[in-house]
Amino acid sequence: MKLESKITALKGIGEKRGKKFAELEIENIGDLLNYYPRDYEDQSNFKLLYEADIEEKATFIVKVLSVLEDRRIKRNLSITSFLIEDNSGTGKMSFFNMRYIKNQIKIGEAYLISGKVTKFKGQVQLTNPSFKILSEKNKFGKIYPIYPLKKDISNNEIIKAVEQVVDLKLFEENLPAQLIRKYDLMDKNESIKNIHIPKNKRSLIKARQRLVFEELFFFQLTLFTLRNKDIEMEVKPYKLESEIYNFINNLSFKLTSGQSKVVEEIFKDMTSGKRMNRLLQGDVGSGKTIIAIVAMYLTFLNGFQSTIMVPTEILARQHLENFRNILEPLGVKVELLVGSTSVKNKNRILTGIYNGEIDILIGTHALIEENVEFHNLGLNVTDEQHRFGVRQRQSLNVKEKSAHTLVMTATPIPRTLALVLYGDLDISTIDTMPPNRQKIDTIAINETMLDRALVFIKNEVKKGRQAYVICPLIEESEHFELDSATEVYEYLKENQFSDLNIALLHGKMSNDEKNEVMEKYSEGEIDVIVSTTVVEVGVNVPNATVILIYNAERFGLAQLHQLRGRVGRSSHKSYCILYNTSQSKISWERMKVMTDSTDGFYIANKDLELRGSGDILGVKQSGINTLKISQFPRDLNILKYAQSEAQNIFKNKDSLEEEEKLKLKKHILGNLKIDVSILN
Ligand SMILES: Nc1ncnc2c1ncn2[C@@H]1O[C@H](COP(=O)(O)OP(=O)(O)OP(=O)(O)O)[C@@H](O)[C@H]1O
Repeated sequence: MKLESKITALKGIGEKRGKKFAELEIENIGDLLNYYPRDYEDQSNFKLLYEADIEEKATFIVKVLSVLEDRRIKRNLSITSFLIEDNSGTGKMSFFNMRYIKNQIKIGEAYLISGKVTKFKGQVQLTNPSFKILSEKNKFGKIYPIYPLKKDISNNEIIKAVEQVVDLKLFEENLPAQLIRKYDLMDKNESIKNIHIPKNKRSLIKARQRLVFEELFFFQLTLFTLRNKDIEMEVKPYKLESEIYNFINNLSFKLTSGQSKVVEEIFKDMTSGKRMNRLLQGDVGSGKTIIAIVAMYLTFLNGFQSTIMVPTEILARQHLENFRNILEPLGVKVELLVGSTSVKNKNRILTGIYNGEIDILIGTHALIEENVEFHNLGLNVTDEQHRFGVRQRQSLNVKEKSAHTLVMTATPIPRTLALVLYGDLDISTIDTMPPNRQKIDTIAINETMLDRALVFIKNEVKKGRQAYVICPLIEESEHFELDSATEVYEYLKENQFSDLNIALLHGKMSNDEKNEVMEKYSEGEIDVIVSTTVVEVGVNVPNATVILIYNAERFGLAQLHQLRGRVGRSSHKSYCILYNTSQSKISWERMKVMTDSTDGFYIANKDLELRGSGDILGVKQSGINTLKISQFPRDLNILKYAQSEAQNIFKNKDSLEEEEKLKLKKHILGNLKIDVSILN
């Protein structure tokens, strides 16, 4: 068995199951072992029934003795309860409105149950506890791994697969021996084993520390390497003539001080004779697009082509219109290349790009995937909006090594994290908003206020404004009670919004359908769009003034902030209504962060505190495994060490043994897949 062996080489996994594993991006044994649990259940921490206190949330290992009750109490209420027992005595667990539970819980079996304790006549009672059968007891020490799952694949199935290979010591040590000694790190195979099947708490902590260190160390090393290469790149310095300043002065608005500062930073880079490699951060609606336009016009004036890549076709089309309005009167030829571009048009555009007739190319990923050959590319702007990762960014750059790079992101990232993720870039920040923007009033509501919110939206529409209603995406594994866009759309169309022009927008629609809806919405022919998060990134319809977000608790704060940014893009007063269907305290705390502030940086920091880094970076949404195990701020300290060690190694690379060098090289870009020669 090797890391590269197919997952179907394992017992119990045939072609069909193999496909299910592939949906989790587990294709081979290496993927499986790198598929870390998202959580653990510490079965060593269970209580005895008679030790538990009232109101305490506790876990018990019990045997189910019998069904005590299974009946309807009144019209909308039924109860099913069981007698349970452990070594300390008996208790009762009850479930309301879950009569099917009787078929799931087996009398005589042992279960791990958790819930809040109440007592009746001294006997412990649990209401709607979570429960899991305990047949796997003791197999895993006492700490049981819980994997991120999708429908049709169970935790046990993953455990069974992992068990078959976890002892085979398939990994080679990839960290330099001196670092392992210095920080007393667990060795690679041992940590892989313990991250899946921890011997005890201490070994789990050690395993995690090592894997986090490894991840951050290689990530940093990669960034240093990329950065170093870029800095060395000499290019022809651009000239700054009066034309570019005339252009800026003749715009329909005056740049804010934040925008002007960033423009100067970019001009300085582009005239320096070194390749620009810059990240432009700016809060939602702060006006990043015009910065890109200025940089691209300067590129044009210097006789070069430029491109801007965006995450969605909707956004690409929006840019096309905007760019053409501003730049075509000045003789700049702007074209669009996206997935739905017809073959005939595509050929025409590719030829135009190749022979230099086209000055600016706007596009989606298609730009990267297609073999676009430029006449003389001078600037490559990536409107990242947190959807792209280092991987895509690099694959375009590799093709056009000498082009300046400007990456724009609307996800404000706390500085420490920006350094982790974008250590290969210089950072500019727009810290002002365009004038005359009114604060977006934000409220969080529960179900009882939903009707009033809908009436409010209707009134806005009557005033001539437009609205978004956003619903979360339903991942297969998620709860069925989530409102899906289609259902909400159907419902609103039949009921409250029956006399409005309402349309549905979601990712499964074809590009043409999506474009048509967006176009009509932009032109004001549609009053309300019910949408999944397709509109999250960068959509600019200034007449839209209300956004209602269903299941707001399902979104990360940074994402809610992005969504909220779809309104408040003009001088009309705008509103954001967060419909929170969860009772949990933390979800109301998160809503409070949103209602208290419209400052993206503040929100990003809070998000980080409340949810961890995985979500804020949009890693989940993008599917890019930039960071698999590290979390911030939890691992900031490890980051500090990993960063300084990576720097050390990088600086002293000449003194490394050839073998050590090769080893590092191999791992450095393990998941980035970019072709640069490292450490040479
Ligand atoms: N200095 C300015 N004065 C007035 N309006 C401006 C200014 N800069 C930009 N705008 C306008 O503000 C709106 C938002 O700008 P833009 O779409 O560039 O924001 P953004 O930073 O890209 O936001 P998002 O992150 O949401 O995409 C646009 O309608 C734009 O024309």
